Amino acid sequence: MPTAPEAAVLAALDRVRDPEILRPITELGMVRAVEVDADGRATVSILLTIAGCPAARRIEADVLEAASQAPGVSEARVEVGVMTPEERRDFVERVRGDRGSRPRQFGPESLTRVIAVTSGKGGVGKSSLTAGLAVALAERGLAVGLVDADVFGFSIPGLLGLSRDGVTEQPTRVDDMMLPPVAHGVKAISIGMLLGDADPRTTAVSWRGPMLHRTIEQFLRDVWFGDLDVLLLDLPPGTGDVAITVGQLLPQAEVIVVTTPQEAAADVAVRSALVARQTGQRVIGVIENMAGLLQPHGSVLDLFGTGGGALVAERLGDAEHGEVPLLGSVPLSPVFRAGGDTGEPAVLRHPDDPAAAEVLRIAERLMAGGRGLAGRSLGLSVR
Ligand SMILES: Nc1ncnc2c1ncn2[C@@H]1O[C@H](COP(=O)(O)OP(=O)(O)OP(=O)(O)O)[C@@H](O)[C@H]1O
Repeated sequence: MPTAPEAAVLAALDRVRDPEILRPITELGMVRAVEVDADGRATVSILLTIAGCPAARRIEADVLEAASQAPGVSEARVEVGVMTPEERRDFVERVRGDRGSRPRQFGPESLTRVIAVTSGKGGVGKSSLTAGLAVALAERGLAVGLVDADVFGFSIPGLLGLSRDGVTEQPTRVDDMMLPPVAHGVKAISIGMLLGDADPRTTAVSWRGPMLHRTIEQFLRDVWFGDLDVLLLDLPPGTGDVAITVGQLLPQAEVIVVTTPQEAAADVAVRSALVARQTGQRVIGVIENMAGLLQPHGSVLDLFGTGGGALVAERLGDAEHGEVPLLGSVPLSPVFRAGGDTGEPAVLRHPDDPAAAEVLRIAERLMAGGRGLAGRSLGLSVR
């Protein structure tokens, strides 16, 4: 039987969450023992999945803080050990449930809303918007995952601050399970995290279709996201292999099309939406990016023209599929761009910036209008 101070420490540890799994460490079998001596000196032994796991320091610091503040504790010490193979198997089972009985992640029975973001042309800001929307939704309390399916042009790690100076955070591997790094509340996975020690700034991925297919499949199967409200996918531009793979693996996915205001970009954007439709996905809206840049003296410079977003929305709406709304028009903004460069998304740091504000508005709109989100326990996921 634990003494009263030991029970108090255990209760405090219930509030320490694994930063990758976002569940209490006490639930995950990560607390081996808690002892508090007669003078109130606490010793907490914790178990990590692997030695030097990326989250180790954070867990240790959080445990120390929680134990130190428990009633009846005068000082605290943390001992860190590593799980045995059996303990690790038990851990994996606790995290994702029994393999035989667990439903396929994001399968038809999953309650997670899946939104794929696509574009016709490259460089229209699809990845910047996807990252911004993911962070905005997470900030509003949703459990959000982000798959960077743009295998050749991966940029999500940089946009979320998970890649700095050529070093990219990697998922923690526990047996055959990968735990995605978390940034700004978003669980993210990208091919850029699986290049080992290679510098993503100078490493190119040149794979053929089957390899791309397997990679996306692996992201959806082996990367453990836990219960998500929303999974966003940043698709490569165009109508290639990955778009078709995503259509096959996630037929329930909803699709958002990103375009610039330029007519030439709009034509290609329509084509990528039509491919999504052919694979059974539903196009839920269009976002126009790189719209008019507000000048210091108050006028607006329409660098890429106007009207592309509305044009794409109009062309995609028809009697069979109904109206496809223009979800928003995000202006060009140096602040928004800089937030992506530094990995500090403008939606968090500069929510009043016109581009960030529009992305936040679009996120609200997505939360309000979602097919799958209606009637669900939104915002209740503990983060
Ligand atoms: N609203 C905006 N204002 C200013 N710069 C922007 C805006 N949106 C995106 N950018 C910048 O434009 C460039 C391209 O954006 P991004 O990489 O997000 O595009 P993309 O469509 O995902 O490209 P690709 O699919 O080809 O990788 C980046 O440098 C980004 O910072």
